[in-house]
Parts: sequence; structure tokens; C-alpha cells
Amino acid sequence: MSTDKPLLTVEHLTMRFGGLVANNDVSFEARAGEITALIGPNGAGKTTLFNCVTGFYTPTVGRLTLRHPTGKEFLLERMPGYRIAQLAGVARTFQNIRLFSGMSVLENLIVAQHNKLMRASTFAIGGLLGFPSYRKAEHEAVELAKYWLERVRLTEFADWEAGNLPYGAQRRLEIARAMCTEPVLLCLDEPAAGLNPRESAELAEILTFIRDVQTPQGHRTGVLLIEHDMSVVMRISDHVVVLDYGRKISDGDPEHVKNDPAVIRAYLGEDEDEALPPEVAADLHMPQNAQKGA
Ligand SMILES: Nc1ncnc2c1ncn2[C@@H]1O[C@H](COP(=O)(O)OP(=O)(O)OP(=O)(O)O)[C@@H](O)[C@H]1O
Repeated sequence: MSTDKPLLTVEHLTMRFGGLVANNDVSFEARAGEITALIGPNGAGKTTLFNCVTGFYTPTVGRLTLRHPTGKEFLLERMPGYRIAQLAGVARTFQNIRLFSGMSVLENLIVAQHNKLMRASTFAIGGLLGFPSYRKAEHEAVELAKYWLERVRLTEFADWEAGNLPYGAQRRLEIARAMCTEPVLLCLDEPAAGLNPRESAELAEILTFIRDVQTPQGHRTGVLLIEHDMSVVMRISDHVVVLDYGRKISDGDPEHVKNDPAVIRAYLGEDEDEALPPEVAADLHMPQNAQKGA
């Protein structure tokens, strides 16, 4: 575990939509070189929190500090999304796949590096005139794309139209595309949704690789993960933050969180007779036929 200052500090985050409080005074930290999972029942406020970190929403109250490895500190709540991506180095994927489906797999990864290439081309003119600096940047962009294609096991599909890839491969391509922006913080919204157990295991391997590898810039990437698949969360997370009705109800390592009565209550509910889904029960150490009040 890293002992440095946290990469991301969320302090007293509140996000209101009219009368609805989607995030209510949430504070936690996420570190570089660690996977921090955000879990909680449906509607707990996980995606809203992601949207605040990535600049899609401006929080009603609260401070979000990102400490870049260069030493710069960014107050994310004051920045628009595109500046958070470009300057602070925060990349994200979405619950629903959002690839450029008509482009090839490789092109998706080159387009992700558009900002870097534009700078190298001195905003197009250098590219048109074939400046050496642009050719070098272009070569590096292709090399980075090939590197991530290899890591997510899509090299053989480089020329395929992204929209024709199988679903699980599209999910991996989204992660590769986010990594081609060379982020310091990677935010993944339900990356295991719709994957079969083999694909989930592959995903877990990719995410632990991203967490553990030293980047060419000499830093380690922090991963912020929203995920309902508890087997993935409990297997790969270093740190788990649990939300329920917008509030943080637990925060700690997977072992602590899965034994926390507040978490078990949140997943079982107070007034319902519904059984906990078996895979959630197993990962929370609950009997599979657990019922409220049992
Ligand atoms: N733009 C919005 N306008 C109004 N209400 C919103 C908006 N976005 C989210 N909400 C509400 O905020 C609450 C939290 O939603 P959010 O999507 O953050 O939950 P979640 O934990 O990500 O849920 P899920 O696991 O189902 O994706 C919900 O009640 C939702 O309806």
C-alpha cells in the first residue's frame, strides 16, 4: 500500500437535485497504486459521485482535491470536465459503452490521444507539413495504442470496426482507450456489467495490472471503481467505500466492509422479505437464503 498523500480527497461532498440529496456529506480518499471501489445498492449515489469527480456535475457543496504526480493540486469542483480530463489526468468509462463504433479498434485508441497529437502538430499545421515532432508523436501514439491493445488482449482485432467486437471485448477496449490518455486516476463505472465469469476474471487481471504497473511517467495509476459484481470488488479492491441513500456508511478494506453490519443491513434492507442475491450473499459472508429479520 502507498503511504504518500492521497491522489484524490473527497471532502463533505453533497449533490442535490432539487429536493433529492444524491450525495450527502461524503468524504473519503483514493490513493495512487490502489483500487478504490464505490459500492452500494441501486440509487445510492455512486454514479452521481463519479459525475462530480469527472466534472459532469458541479457539487452543491464540498471539495474534491486531485494531487497530480507533478506536484500540482487541482480543485476538481471548480473545473469543467474537459479540463479535468486534460489537465488533472482523470479518465472515465461509462455504464453504457460509448465507443466510436464505426472506427477501427486501433483508431479508437489513436483518437483518445488527440490532445497530445494536436499539441505536437502545433494545432494541425505541423501535421500537414509533416514536422518531425509530429511524426515522432504519431509514432509514439501508435506504440502506446499497440501496448494497450496487447494488455487488453485485442491485438488481433486492431483492424475490426469497434462496433463489431463482442460485448466483453468492447468493454476492454473502453478501458484501453481511457488508458491511452495516460490518466493518473481511472474512473470505471460498472466495467463488469454484462460480462460472463471468464470475462470478469480477465477484467480483474487487467485492473490489477493497471494498478500495479509503473507508468512511463514514473507514477502509479489510481483506480476508482463502481461495481455491483461483489466477487470482482472483493477480490481486487484495496479499499472499499460504501454508499447508501447518498451517505457513506462504511469505508475500509474488503474484509472490514464485508463484515460491517451497516453494509449487510443496507444490502438486506430494513423492511423487505427479499432474499439477497446468492453471489452478493456469498461475498458478504451471508447465508444465501438470508432474509430481512432472519
Ligand atoms: N440528473 C439527475 N437529476 C435528478 N436526479 C438524479 C440525477 N442523477 C441521479 N439522480 C438521482 O440521484 C440518486 C442517485 O443516483 P445514482 O445514479 O448516482 O445512483 P447509483 O448508486 O449510481 O445507482 P445504480 O447502482 O443504479 O447505477 C437517484 O435517486 C437518482 O434518481
